[in-house]
Amino acid sequence: MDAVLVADDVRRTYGDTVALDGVSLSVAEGEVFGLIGPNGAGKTTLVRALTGTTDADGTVTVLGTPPSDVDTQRVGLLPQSFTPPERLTARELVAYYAGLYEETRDPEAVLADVGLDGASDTWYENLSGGQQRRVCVATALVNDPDVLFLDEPTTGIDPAGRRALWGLIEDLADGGTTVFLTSHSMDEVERLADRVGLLNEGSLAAVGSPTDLVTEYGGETRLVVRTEAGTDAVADAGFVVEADAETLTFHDVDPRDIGPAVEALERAGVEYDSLTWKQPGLEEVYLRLTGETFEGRRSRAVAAPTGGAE
Ligand SMILES: Nc1ncnc2c1ncn2[C@@H]1O[C@H](COP(=O)(O)OP(=O)(O)OP(=O)(O)O)[C@@H](O)[C@H]1O
Repeated sequence: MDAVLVADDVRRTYGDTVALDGVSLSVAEGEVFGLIGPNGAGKTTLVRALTGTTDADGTVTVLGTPPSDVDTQRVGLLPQSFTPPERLTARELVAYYAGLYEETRDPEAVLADVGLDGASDTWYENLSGGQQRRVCVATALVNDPDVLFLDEPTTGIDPAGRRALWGLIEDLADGGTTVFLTSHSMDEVERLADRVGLLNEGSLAAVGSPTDLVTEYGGETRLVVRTEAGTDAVADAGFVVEADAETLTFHDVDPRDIGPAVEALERAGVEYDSLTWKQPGLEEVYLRLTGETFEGRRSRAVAAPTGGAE
């Protein structure tokens, strides 16, 4: 399948700040590519380089041409910060952006797609933050683009609205639209993206399908038990167990090990408030590769393994 987006060794600095430090990637037609990374990692700068809204060194092609030459009819962009005129209704705003293109979808239909058909006549300034963001999404869709850049599209949108937008993005991708999405929501990226790129300090630290990234970098499954019991109680259970003041963590527990772990707790008479089996996801990949931590508490003791649980 042809590459719709190609970046080759893209670099961008702002004074002493290196925003992009040699990024190369390629996105195929109909693919949803999710870009994640900490604040300041360079995500918006990469979107801007790919859309030709900032200069950058290196090579970028969109639909086979440099961004400055691409047919704007074929590209949709929802920037991270977007402040449209406020004294227009939702319908007028979408119609206004439709006026920039030769061929457009019916603004009313696009507003219905983003769940705003009941608010078409409301002034933008009187819409809630989440509704405003949906109008902005609608303006990016009005030209029925072949390539859609969405920079944090669901920020501020409530859970039901987010799911509705996810369904819309999936439908667009199913219809052949190539989507380049940045997000801080690991749920969103895990659900939507065929491939994910993790950008850290201007460089891609990893690229792959969510499943492959989780397998490679996600780490182990764990059973977390809320209890004040120490590791001594389960020292002979055959698990690597770590404890702090409030939890016992059984490491590397696959689903068929949950029963034996619980039986070991029962045998030892351990009283506990809750048991949670945790499977790694994209969030663990993100935290691991960016060097951030999600368990600030220090462990108190580690019980020695005594062999596998049978
Ligand atoms: N116009 C600009 N002038 C100066 N510095 C900039 C400019 N745009 C971005 N930067 C800097 O480049 C770096 C990357 O910024 P960028 O906005 O691309 O990050 P990001 O990953 O999108 O962050 P966030 O998740 O917070 O949106 C940051 O250090 C930022 O301060």
